[in-house]
Amino acid sequence: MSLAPGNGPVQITPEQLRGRIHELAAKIREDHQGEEPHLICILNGAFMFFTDLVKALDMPCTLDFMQTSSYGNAKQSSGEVKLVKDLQFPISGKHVILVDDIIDTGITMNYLLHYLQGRGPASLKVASLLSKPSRRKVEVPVEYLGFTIPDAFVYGYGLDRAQFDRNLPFITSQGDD
Ligand SMILES: O=P(O)(O)OC[C@H]1O[C@H](OP(=O)(O)OP(=O)(O)O)[C@H](O)[C@@H]1O
Ligand SMILES: Nc1nc2[nH]cnc2c(=O)[nH]1
Repeated sequence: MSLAPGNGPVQITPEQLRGRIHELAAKIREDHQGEEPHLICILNGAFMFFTDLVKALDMPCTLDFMQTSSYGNAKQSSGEVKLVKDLQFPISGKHVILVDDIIDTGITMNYLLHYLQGRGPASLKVASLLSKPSRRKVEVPVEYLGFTIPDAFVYGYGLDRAQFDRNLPFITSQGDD
């Protein structure tokens, strides 16, 4: 699903978020019949998407949390991913879904996929609410994608603007300078 393909501001309403997240949950459920997927939230930005996704999932699953940082308060990636918090539980033999809010350069998700592949998951997939393909520096596979957006700095619904605005119930790029 592609949004705001022109030069206008990106606006994704609570209703659009809810609808798309229910579609993603249905697809995850369909792809994991007879399995108990292990969903990993990539903090901080993914916290709201993760919460709504797992509430909509309606199947047995387990959860864990990791934290990475590469932007700090900046609007450009430092290019270096800091692992702030590692997983609590082993993933060996599990059907793992990494859940993030946005894939921009792809550097964070590429780092995580390489880091976790070595721990022997039965499968390792990616769910991301947003993707900015025009900014990609490293290609990463995204099995469950909410919205493709143009190259604009977005915030709200978990994503920050210098750590503020994560609590907005919608995503926007309006008013950004
Ligand atoms: O594809 P990339 O260019 O690597 O960007 C994507 C990453 O950037 C953001 O994290 P950030 O490092 O800003 O930490 P945060 O989630 O705590 O805001 C976002 O949550 C992704 O994890
Ligand atoms: N808040 C925010 N964080 C990001 N991390 C990578 N891209 C973005 C973005 O557009 N907005």
